[in-house]
Formats: sequence, structure tokens, C-alpha cells
Amino acid sequence: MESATPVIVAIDGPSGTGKSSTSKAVAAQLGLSYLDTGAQYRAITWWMVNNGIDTDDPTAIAAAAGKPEIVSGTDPQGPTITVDGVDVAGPIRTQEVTSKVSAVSAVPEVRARITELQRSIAASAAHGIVVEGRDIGTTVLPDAHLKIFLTASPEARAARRSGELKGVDVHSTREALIKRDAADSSRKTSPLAKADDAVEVDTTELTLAQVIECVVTLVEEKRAGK
Ligand SMILES: Nc1ncnc2c1ncn2[C@@H]1O[C@H](COP(=O)(O)OP(=O)(O)O)[C@@H](O)[C@H]1O
Ligand SMILES: Nc1ccn([C@@H]2O[C@H](COP(=O)(O)OP(=O)(O)O)[C@@H](O)[C@H]2O)c(=O)n1
Repeated sequence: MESATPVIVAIDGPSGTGKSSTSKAVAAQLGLSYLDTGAQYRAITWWMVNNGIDTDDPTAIAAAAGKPEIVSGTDPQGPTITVDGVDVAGPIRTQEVTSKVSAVSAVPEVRARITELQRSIAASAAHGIVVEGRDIGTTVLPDAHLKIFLTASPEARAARRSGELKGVDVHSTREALIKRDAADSSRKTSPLAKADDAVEVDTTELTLAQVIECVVTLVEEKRAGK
């Protein structure tokens, strides 16, 4: 590809593999936009909880899926997320939202709405974008110039996550994470999966700096037409 073409990078993988940290840093280094699609699914889940929608009732979720207006700010130095104009960056990270997000994001009407939003954000990124999630390479942006699939052992992922959540032990973090991965991987509509043409990077034994360097190098190789 020519270097003037906006570059589209898809980064997928399970929880705690380093998608957000890597994507933000790569986008910042290369002057690209950044989209956290997990934050969008968390935001719609937050809205469902806040509006008394039963998150175990797919029909109720489907009926409400078109209601909230979700807006993502794509500056990698300070990404933002609002629902109906309210900043929800904090509330979408609670354990309640984390425990309900897989059920909400499995509903086809939710996925259709959020996928459309993601495609329009990617299409309007003038210099290109790094989009991270679960189904970006397979479904949202199947023509992405570069697809990365990050993995890491459940132990490493749980240790990273419980390092962020004070007072939560590694064992329960590991169990919750495995449960969420299983739900995300087994749903019918665009499950968590590696695209056939994605480059798999196992981050278990790598530092974050090494993962970032690896992805930056892959983007630069693509831009150079290698
Ligand atoms: N390669 C790595 N080695 C050690 N810690 C890491 C690595 N990659 C990410 N982390 C840390 O793990 C935590 C989860 O990373 P994050 O980027 O949020 O993962 P994801 O978006 O895949 O859930 C963060 O605290 C981050 O700093
Ligand atoms: N492209 C995506 C991104 C997230 N999700 C859902 O949103 C949840 C939260 O994603 P996230 O990226 O914020 O999760 P963490 O890995 O940061 O904990 C996932 O567990 C999925 O259920 C999805 O279905 N599709």
C-alpha cells in the first residue's frame, strides 16, 4: 500500500492480552486514530442497566438497542466515550457492567448497531485508525491492512487484570475472565475469533514495550509495501 493511504489496523484477542495498551501506543506513535470497541459494548450495557432493562432478556435488549446514542472520541492520547452526552468512561468499568457485557453484546441487534458505528468511524479517520476488539478482523473490518490477534496465558492475563483492580484476587479474576472469554467465543453472531489472515502474537513472555514495537514494525512494513 502507498504511505498516503489511511492505514487500518485491527487488533483482536481475549481480555488482558494487551489490546488497549498496545493499540493506544501504536496509534499515538504513528499518528493514527484509536477506537476501543469494548468500551462501546460496555457503554450500551451501562445504558441497559441504568434503564432497568433485564440483561438476561435478549428480546428486551434487542428492542432497546437503537435507543442510546454512543459517541467515541478517537484521540489515542485521551479517548472518550459518552452515552446520550454523559461521560461514562468510569462507570463502564464497574464489575456489574463487566459481568453483563457478554450477554448484551451477544444480541444481534446490538452488534448490528455498534458494527455500523465502528465502520463509519473507521471510514472517517483521515490518517488511519487502530481498532481493537473481538471481531474486528473477522467481521467489522475484514479488509483491514493489518490484522493482529493477541494471546497470553490465562495466568498472565489474570495477573495483569488483578493488578489493575485493587482488592480483587487473581483466582476470582482468572475465573471471571475465562467465563467471559467462553461466552464471547461461543456466541452465534461474530464471536471472538482469529481471522485467517491475522498475525498471532503471544504476549505472555513479552513486555508491553516489546509488543508495541512488534506491531509498529508490522504496520511500517505494510506501509512500505513489504
Ligand atoms: N505484555 C505485557 N506485559 C505486562 N503487562 C501488560 C502487557 N500488556 C498489557 N499489560 C498490562 O495488562 C493490563 C491489561 O492490558 P489491556 O491493554 O487493558 O488489555 P486488553 O485490552 O486486551 O484487555 C494493563 O494494566 C496493561 O498495562
Ligand atoms: N469487538 C468487540 C469488543 C468487545 N466485545 C464485548 O465487550 C466486552 C468488553 O470488552 P473489553 O475489550 O472492554 O474487555 P477487556 O478485555 O478490556 O476486559 C467483551 O467481553 C465482549 O463481550 C465484543 O463483543 N466485541
